[in-house]
Amino acid sequence: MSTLDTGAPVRVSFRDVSVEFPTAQGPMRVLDRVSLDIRQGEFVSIIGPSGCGKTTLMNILGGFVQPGSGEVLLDGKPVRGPGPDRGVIFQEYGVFPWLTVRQNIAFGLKLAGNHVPKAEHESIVARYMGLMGLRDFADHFPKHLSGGMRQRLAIARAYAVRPQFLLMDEPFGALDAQTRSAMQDLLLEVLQTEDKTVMLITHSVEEAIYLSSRIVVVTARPARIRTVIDVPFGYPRAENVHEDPRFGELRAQIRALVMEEYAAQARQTVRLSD
Ligand SMILES: Nc1ncnc2c1ncn2[C@@H]1O[C@H](COP(=O)(O)OP(=O)(O)OP(=O)(O)O)[C@@H](O)[C@H]1O
Repeated sequence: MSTLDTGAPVRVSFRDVSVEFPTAQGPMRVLDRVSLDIRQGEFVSIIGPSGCGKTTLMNILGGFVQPGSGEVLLDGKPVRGPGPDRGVIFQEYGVFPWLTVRQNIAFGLKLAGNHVPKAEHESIVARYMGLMGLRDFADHFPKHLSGGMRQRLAIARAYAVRPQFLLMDEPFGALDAQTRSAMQDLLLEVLQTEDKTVMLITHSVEEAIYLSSRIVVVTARPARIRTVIDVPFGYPRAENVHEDPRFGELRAQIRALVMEEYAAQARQTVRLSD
């Protein structure tokens, strides 16, 4: 099991986690004996082929899926279900269509119970609407927003609660390149001021390197840990790490690993359809 020993306490522990889902062809194994520790303040990215089991891994930590065997511990206790300590940003816009921008962000705060004092709700909502460029749309409903704005709203809602853990599944995938880069920088900024532990699923090797302290490359389905890579850059992190020669080397190394796993998954798919 790889853990970057920062001396910080281990907050999340995947222990020998396996999951199978029933299918018409019988049980399909999606995760295979995954073990991973995540320490306080770490930013861990998960990268691997499409459909290999990454979201399932995150859903177990989110408390939405139970492992078939093994366990996931949060501060030493098995995860039993979702909770306000874990802010989740899904691939698809997780916003309520019947609530306005302002109400969507405020709703997350209400859900968080007493965790965020009521007197602070209004200023928190205003702050995150501002950060996400949504202030002029405060009273708009999601259907009147562009796809990118809806995703920014989902991100605002998750950040506003200030969860200890951020679980992000391709949060920036649907955004245009400029907005994506702005959202990456904003995330780094939020993390500088609020001590969080982050698990990010991404298909972008650059994004993983730019943001993470560790990158977990997972195999073709069933997802197993192929390798864990320590990112050699500290925080605060600035745009110019993209020009560091180590950035290019890491990118080439990770791309090669991910491509191998895509190829393995493609061979599996061909076998399945024989
Ligand atoms: N609740 C479920 N019931 C049955 N099958 C499921 C369920 N959830 C996921 N799967 C299947 O498990 C496999 C892995 O899905 P998962 O979403 O974890 O992959 P992923 O790596 O996140 O994919 P992507 O990168 O495309 O988002 C897929 O074949 C998916 O169809």
